[in-house]
Amino acid sequence: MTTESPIGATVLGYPRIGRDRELKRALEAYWAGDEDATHLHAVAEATRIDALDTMTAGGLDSVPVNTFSWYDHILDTSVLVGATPERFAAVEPSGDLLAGFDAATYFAMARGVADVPPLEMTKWFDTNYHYLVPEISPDTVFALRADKPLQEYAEASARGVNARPVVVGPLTFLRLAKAADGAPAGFDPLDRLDDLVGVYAELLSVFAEAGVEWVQLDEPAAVLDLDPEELSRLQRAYERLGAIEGRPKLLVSTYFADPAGALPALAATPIDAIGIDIVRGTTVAGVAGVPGIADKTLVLGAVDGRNVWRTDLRRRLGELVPFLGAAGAIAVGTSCSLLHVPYDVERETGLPEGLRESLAFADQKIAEVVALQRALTHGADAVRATLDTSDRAAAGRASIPGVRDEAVRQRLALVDTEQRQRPARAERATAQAERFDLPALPTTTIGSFPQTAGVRAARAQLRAGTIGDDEYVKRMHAEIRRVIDLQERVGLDVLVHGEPERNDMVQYFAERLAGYAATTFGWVQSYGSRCVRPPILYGDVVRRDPITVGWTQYASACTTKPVKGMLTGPVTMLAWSFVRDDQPRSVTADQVALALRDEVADLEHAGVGIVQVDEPALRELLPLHVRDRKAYLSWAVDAFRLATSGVATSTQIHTHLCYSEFGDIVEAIDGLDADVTSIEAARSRMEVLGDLTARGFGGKVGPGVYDIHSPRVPEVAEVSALLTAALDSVPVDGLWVNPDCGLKTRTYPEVEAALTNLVAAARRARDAL
Ligand SMILES: CN1c2c(nc(N)[nH]c2=O)NC[C@@H]1CNc1ccc(C(=O)N[C@@H](CCC(=O)N[C@@H](CCC(=O)N[C@@H](CCC(=O)O)C(=O)O)C(=O)O)C(=O)O)cc1
Ligand SMILES: N[C@@H](CCS)C(=O)O
Ligand SMILES: [Zn+2]
Repeated sequence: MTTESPIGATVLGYPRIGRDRELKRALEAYWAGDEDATHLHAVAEATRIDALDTMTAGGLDSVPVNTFSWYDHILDTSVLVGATPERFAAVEPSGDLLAGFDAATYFAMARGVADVPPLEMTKWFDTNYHYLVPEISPDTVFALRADKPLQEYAEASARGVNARPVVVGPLTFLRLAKAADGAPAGFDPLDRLDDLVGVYAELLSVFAEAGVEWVQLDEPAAVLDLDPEELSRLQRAYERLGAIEGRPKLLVSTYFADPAGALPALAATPIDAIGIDIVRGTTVAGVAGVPGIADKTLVLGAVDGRNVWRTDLRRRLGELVPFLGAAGAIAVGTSCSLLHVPYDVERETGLPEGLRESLAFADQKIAEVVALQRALTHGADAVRATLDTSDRAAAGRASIPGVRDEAVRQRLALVDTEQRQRPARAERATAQAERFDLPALPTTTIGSFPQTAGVRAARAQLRAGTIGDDEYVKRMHAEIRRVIDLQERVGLDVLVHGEPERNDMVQYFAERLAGYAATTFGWVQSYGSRCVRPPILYGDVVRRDPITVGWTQYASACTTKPVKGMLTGPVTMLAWSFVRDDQPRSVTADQVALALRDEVADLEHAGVGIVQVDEPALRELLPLHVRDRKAYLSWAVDAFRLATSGVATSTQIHTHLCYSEFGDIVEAIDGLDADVTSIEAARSRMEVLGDLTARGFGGKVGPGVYDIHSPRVPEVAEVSALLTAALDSVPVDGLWVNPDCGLKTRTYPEVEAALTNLVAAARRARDAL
């Protein structure tokens, strides 16, 4: 056994959108036809070179490559293995090549073109990153197309970088894939694992010829609760890959949870190294004694790739040392790719006093990994100054102003179950029916209307100081009036103000709550060219003033129809932020809930009778291991109820959920006890309704009947068909009619046409009752 590691300090991946979102801008300019492929390539190359230079200068021993993407790394894997669905053959090639693959086809798979819908997009495990779902059928002809990883490897090697190509592993690729339309019933993409492994075998040989020493195959799916058949498939796959003559060394990296179930399967194969996420709970006790592990290098994911808190290096070092005796060798890495965190905290000079010193973004995490590796190899004294600085930061965190607010703590301590409880649903339904004179099948939207260039420019000008508050408010009011006029014109029943004043549905609230800090440059890729700037929830959360009341009141004054207030729920406020890790999330969620409860009360006092509290991330935070789910859903539901239960019986609470796959959380959806739940359903053709009704869901429901992810305007007949399908599962007095989600990414002409058709379909359905 040796403590010398053949990998050394490393990270599993690095951000790729550009420090100032250069790649985002280049992509959008290319799509708009404002720039050609040469420009896109130049920006992409600069982004990759910056990553290589930063990681090398930071002192990593092994540097990941092929972690760049023009859109998404799962899409890249579909291209790598030749899993391009047939329908994309109809796309007119552009002649522009992305590592040998036609750019038009690649971007059509990501975004669709007329008559050729894109691949479906969904959340990457329990993160806020979205990937494009591979489509696999029994007939998919896998064929290797290794240009991209080879080019990125060559690019790095030419700069003298010790590069390690990273590729999504075959189990994860197929576990995340869906059966292509037309595949026989019962077909599981994993049935194709043997065929796919053939392509990976070829890939390893190609890498070997290119001189690659180490390859990283990412298998986050190995942390899921795999059944025995899946585990044996995993083992067979890596036995086969491990047996390839002359192959590069193989690191199979697992992350996002403890891979306890899969560890024996992986350790039994001839792979060289296994990555485990010790931030998410793998302990030495879970590793020691696993047969085969003593021959492996363990790459310990010791620096959190999902959150932005500085690592307490001395404490973490203490956790790492025992692993030295458990494996053949150990190396230090990040818990997952750094894709999920921003680039560099040093640029954030506007953070509250003392906070920056407690944070580490991607560049700082590289230094942390290097320090831990040195300490393990040469002893703690070799990095004494770094450990001392880390000790001071760890000790200082509790004294950052705002970390504790005794008033909110006392208020929370006094919360009792009654504050999470409303009168019976039926009683509320009667009171609300009397209060709101709504037709059967009421129509509404989910909140946001198109975020126009004008609206964003106004916000940018306000930030730059070229316009003042009054002018900004004037422009937002004009936008709200436009949205109200549009809704009246198309004949919707419950209106919204359109959310023009919100840069983002989480960041906007975070910027107005004590305990949260906003970054200036902290962008993180959400999907393709779209980014978010997750706020940092570092302290006790307090709402000092009303946040949304003025905008909602303005909208209400523009119409005689009811206007629905619009808030982001406590779970989503946590899910899409970087959240403090010094107390249970349940406590933090309840603090946010109290702030929202006050906002709901203020809306109510201002005469707003309908309030929607969005929880699109309720499903996203569901723990990957089934055994952890009950506890999570319990605090998540409790927090929502704390936010929404302080209202009168006649006040109608709506909630909104998106991102399908609701099967696992229907009980929790019922437990939210909202009066009306709008839910994504258009793409899955109302599938969710069966699940809800089968479990006796008690509230009214608005299954989305307009897929807002697509620029397509649905015909009246299409919406009518979805309504008919919905009425099969939901009683007529329990059904609302609405789009799948907010309209912020669409354009006004699309929205007006689609909503006109949606209202027409609702009216037809009413007439037929
Ligand atoms: C519903 N979704 C959300 C998720 N997470 C969130 N935190 N928020 C969400 O809404 N996760 C799941 C999904 C993901 N969906 C999306 C959809 C769209 C975007 C998106 O469009 N992002 C924008 C950035 C949004 C934003 O902050 N806008 C700012 C403007 C910031 C900016 O770019 N300013 C310019 C200057 C102004 C200009 O001229 O435009 C600059 O700084 O250069 C605002 O409106 O003020 C994006 O552009 O990517 C994300 C996730
Ligand atoms: N109210 C938000 C919810 C998005 S999930 C919107 O309409 O954009
Ligand atoms: Zn939504």
